[in-house]
Amino acid sequence: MMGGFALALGLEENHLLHHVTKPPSQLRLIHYPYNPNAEDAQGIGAHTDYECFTLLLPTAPGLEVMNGAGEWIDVPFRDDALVVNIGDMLEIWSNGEFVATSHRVRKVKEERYSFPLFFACDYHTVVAPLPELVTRHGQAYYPPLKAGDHLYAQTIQTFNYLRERLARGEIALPDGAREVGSLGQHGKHKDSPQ
Ligand SMILES: O=C(O)CCC(=O)C(=O)O
Ligand SMILES: [Fe+2]
Repeated sequence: MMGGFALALGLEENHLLHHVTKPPSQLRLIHYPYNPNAEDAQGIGAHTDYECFTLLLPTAPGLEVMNGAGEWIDVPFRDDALVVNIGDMLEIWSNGEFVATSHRVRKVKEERYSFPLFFACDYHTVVAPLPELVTRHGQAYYPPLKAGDHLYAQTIQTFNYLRERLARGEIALPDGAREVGSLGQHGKHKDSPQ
């Protein structure tokens, strides 16, 4: 898949794979318990995944993505397909040609499991818009970031127990950390009404 993304950007197939030798990729197993009172309330709030891309296997509907017009739309549920979400690293490498997939999960009445595989690049990779794309676009739209620092910075700004530790000064954001919600379609449509 990394080869396919590189080819789609007009690059040589192995271009991005050089940065994938020992990636801290994670497979997460998520259980959304049965909730008979759930209506259309939000489950997991709007976010983009922090890595290169995510392969997702859900067992029931509930996933929504934001389209280019800033509208939330349902991802059609199929039990014979994986969902592929673009992650932050591909948005930055591609200088915005790929936009990280903003997504969220509705609270649904049926029990739901979901298995995302967050496909990362190497921890120490400095991710910056690729020179070929900066030349093509005439400028870089994103400052560089360190892949591992980005995962750490986004994680400690997302999970409540870590946000509390951050607020108490027990842990700190790495230099150059991006605020959460600055990438993806919801980053672009931040100021428009939902
Ligand atoms: O449950 C899902 O379908 C998505 C979960 C998700 O977006 C995440 O864990 O990052
Ligand atoms: Fe996600």
